[in-house]
Amino acid sequence: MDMSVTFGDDAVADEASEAVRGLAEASVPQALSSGDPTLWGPEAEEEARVRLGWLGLPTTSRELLPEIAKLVERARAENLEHVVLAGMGGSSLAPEVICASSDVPLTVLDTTDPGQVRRALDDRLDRTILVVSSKSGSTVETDSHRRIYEKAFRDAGIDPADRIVVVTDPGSPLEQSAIEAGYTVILADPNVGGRYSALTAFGLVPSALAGADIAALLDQAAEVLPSLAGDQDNPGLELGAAIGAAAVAGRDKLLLDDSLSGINGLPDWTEQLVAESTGKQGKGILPVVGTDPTDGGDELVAGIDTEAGVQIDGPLGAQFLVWEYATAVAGRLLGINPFDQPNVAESKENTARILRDAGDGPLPTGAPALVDGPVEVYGTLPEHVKDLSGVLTFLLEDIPERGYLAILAFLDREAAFDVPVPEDASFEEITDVWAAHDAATLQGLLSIRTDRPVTFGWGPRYLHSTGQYHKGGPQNGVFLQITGVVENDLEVPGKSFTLGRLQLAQALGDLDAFGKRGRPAVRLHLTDREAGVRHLLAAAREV
Ligand SMILES: O=P(O)(O)OC[C@H]1O[C@H](O)[C@H](O)[C@@H](O)[C@@H]1O
Repeated sequence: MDMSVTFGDDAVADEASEAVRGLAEASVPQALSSGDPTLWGPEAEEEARVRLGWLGLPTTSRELLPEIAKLVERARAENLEHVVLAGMGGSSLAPEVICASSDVPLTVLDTTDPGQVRRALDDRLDRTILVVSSKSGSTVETDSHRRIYEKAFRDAGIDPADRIVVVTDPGSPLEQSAIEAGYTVILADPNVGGRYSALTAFGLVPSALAGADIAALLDQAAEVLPSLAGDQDNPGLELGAAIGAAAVAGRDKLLLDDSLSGINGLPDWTEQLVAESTGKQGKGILPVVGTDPTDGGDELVAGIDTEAGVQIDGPLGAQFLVWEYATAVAGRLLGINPFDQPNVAESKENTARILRDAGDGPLPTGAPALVDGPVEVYGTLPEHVKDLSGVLTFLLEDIPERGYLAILAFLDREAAFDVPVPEDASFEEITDVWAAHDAATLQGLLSIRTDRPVTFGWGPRYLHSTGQYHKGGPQNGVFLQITGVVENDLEVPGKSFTLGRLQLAQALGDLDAFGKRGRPAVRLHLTDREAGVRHLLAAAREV
């Protein structure tokens, strides 16, 4: 078998093998692989009963292959080469890594940024096939994307029924409306939660349409499956024991390093799985993606095909299954239910309330505490803070012991790629231009100024991922939100809000949730997006 977990650190190895011993004594591997829902205590049992279907997917998902193949054939015959996926969290993170790793193009819409959605709409609409993926069938972002595309198709004289494919759970409101609209509907396994759904129709349908080899993924997962039932050479057990035991011992920041891996972007998927599964009841494991380890002593480094404290080697299909198994094991060690997300709804409700209360009037942003060039700063600041550089220094200094800073950017995550580059520029020069215009660059700049972890998430995508941890996990986060002016907003047909208004209400809704917990949180609003990002990056360099 080509899936393995190895330890680059003796202390991590010892801790993990002790935890493996305990789990083996309690027959956890056997119980888990046979789908025992009692492993996480009586309170989790009811939910676990309908959330363990992922263990059988290497076999059960095979039944979907003929139906998916037919769909792919039809799309090819009609020359529908631009595959757009509207889906949040578990409904898009797996297809994104599958397609990136297979080097096939997929446009993912997990944003409410009007500019980012407009860019997708303007790209080959006449050859676009839209996959609308939502397990619940009620996620506001995905519902908005469907409405926007339906109108765009109609305006272009295209019948949406020829272009829209829906992936959802049986019985969801989306299934019903999609059938009525005459859309192609593929039903997913209802006994698998969103973040465990990589090998269900949610992961497979868009990836196959984009051109990935999904049968190979199932083969890879099937190959590792038998090893998950035993005490010995069980990579899921070893990984779960390592991350769970480390967290219990206080190393509860999980740094995900895939720098040497041929798999492209697995940490973005793992981040949701680990954060949303474990971050609750004041406990949890904080995944940290895209940055170097700190000297803080509260981290475990996990390397995907890369040397680290714990190294996880293997093909993507097997990685999905092993990480899911490991997360379930870590959940047991932490004493939480790894299948619910009790704090995600709160920000959604805040957003709905903010939109409702504002009616047609402006959203309740309050007045900026200070304005520095193209950046307005909202939040409570100490008297001595007079400019943007001071705001950043204040936030960094405010990170408590064992805490972290989370940067949450409600912006167009592809805007930096639109910046013109000189024709004869080398690849290095091009990536430098992108970095200089990318809000995500802030993570690296602030990381080098603190010995605490700095995470970065795009909003509203993170609301369906690390958002659970930020609100439900240990309350030691400091939050830096970034929003931007909307110049060319998009109507959401049939709704009273525009996409840009929804985006701002989502940011404000989450800010309310941080405020309610007394967490330090500041919102930076870019009144000119491009100049604002550059100004912000310059301020981050000033010390
Ligand atoms: O697939 P959906 O029902 O639209 O849900 C998409 C995502 O949003 C929710 O907020 C959950 O927290 C996520 O676990 C889920 O993956």
